[in-house]
Amino acid sequence: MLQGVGETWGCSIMSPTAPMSPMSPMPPMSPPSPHRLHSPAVGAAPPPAAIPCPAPCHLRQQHLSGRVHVPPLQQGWEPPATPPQPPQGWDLAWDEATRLPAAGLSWDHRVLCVFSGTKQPEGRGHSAGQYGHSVPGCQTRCGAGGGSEQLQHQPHHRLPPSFSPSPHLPVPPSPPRHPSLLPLPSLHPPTTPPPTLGPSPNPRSPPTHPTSGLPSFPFKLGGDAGGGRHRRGGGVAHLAGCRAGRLHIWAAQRRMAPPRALRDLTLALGAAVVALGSLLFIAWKLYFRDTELGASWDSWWEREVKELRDRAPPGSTVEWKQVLVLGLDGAGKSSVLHYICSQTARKRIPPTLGFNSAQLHVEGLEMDLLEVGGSQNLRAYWSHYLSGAHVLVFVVDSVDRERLLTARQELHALLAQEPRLPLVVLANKQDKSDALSAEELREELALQALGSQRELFLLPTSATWASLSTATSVLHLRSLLVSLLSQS
Ligand SMILES: Nc1nc2c(ncn2[C@@H]2O[C@H](COP(=O)(O)OP(=O)(O)OP(=O)(O)O)[C@@H](O)[C@H]2O)c(=O)[nH]1
Ligand SMILES: [Mg+2]
Repeated sequence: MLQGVGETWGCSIMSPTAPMSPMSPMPPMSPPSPHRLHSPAVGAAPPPAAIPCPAPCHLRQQHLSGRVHVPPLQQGWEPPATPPQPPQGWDLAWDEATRLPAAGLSWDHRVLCVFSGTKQPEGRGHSAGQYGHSVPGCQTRCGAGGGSEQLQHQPHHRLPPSFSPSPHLPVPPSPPRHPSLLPLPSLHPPTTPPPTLGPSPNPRSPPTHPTSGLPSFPFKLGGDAGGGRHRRGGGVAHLAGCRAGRLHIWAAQRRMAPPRALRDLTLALGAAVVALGSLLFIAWKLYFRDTELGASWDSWWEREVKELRDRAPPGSTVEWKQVLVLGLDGAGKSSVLHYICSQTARKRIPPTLGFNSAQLHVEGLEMDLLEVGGSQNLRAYWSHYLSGAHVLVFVVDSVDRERLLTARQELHALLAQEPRLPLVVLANKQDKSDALSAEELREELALQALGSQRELFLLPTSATWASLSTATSVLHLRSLLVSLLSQS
């Protein structure tokens, strides 16, 4: 009569003899003594003769042959009508098998636990280990994946020597085999695998189980095969075997591969996504090609220059006048130039790391506008461009009070070299509420101290869209420059 040994994780394993709990601690081992293993009375072959067991062990022949039937098997898969019979030879019950390493014996004898499972109930997940038993030599557990509720726990078998582990896992060095367990006498691979679950003829395919023909898959030691790819299929792991720290799972192929219709649908969806992405990218490129977002700063300047040159009258002999645009970084030099040239404002302009230049043809006058970046390391170059300039435009951030002194010092140092150079100071960012007025900036920058020999102008400006038609429009600068350069 079968004896219930435990209700663990929805799985009952019945044992005809002693209770066995998957997680029960190992019983204490006796001191070393000679031991004999006895073959179980399974199959026709008589048990082999007593094999001396020099290692200390208390192995006792024991069979697990319980059955627990819960829901029916999942559609499309039927368990074999007759479960694989345990081979003749040495059959070790699982609890005995787990003691092999502890007893000093070798795990080189592959011990299999045979499970067949069925659909996993919704929301139930059980790791392979939960169904199996701790195998000290394997550092993991063998068991059925997929959280099967129906388990047919067959007696454990040793695999024949022809059993090959999965090639995907590194082969650990084989522990020394105990002569008492060699050779494995009577388990032979089947000649014909089941038609629906036949092994792959591909030599690179994972090995298949000799009796069921099911493919084997590498299994992460200590991992949860049931919770992984096997869970959805439900009860997919039919055989699990350990060999010297290796664990393989034989699973029905049909449960591993998605249905064909689903695969086709996935492919079609993937192709549609790729096509849609390409179309969106092309549309994005086309849309932003002619806008400021899509054009780099350099290409913008090139476009501006080209337009200006095209607009210049053919054969024009007008002399080019150079306007030098300087000021601390962030003051708005590039914004002003952009505004003057295109009469549009940009919200974001990258800092000028070298210089920018633009040519402007206004009212028969050719202007060469040159901006040198205002960061500290570039200010040393400012003076090099002074000698060729006809007008100096110095842009000041009217909000940046903290650096007004720096701006004043830089400006005065520059103009000390060129006492007659016309100067236009732009009190920029006048659109901001906390901006200093032009009068306040005149004081702060000490413009009155710059001498009376030069022409000096102070313009409140704002290089924003909103200021396009206001009194602070940068466009006033353009008119002023035309006036100044026309005179010189
Ligand atoms: N509100 C406001 N922001 C401005 C104005 N002018 C420029 N800005 C902003 O100030 C920031 C700096 O402007 P830039 O034109 O790059 O300053 P820059 O003087 O060229 O700076 P560097 O190239 O680093 O020397 C940018 O974010 C501009 O959008 C303005 O009149 N009003
Ligand atoms: Mg700039």
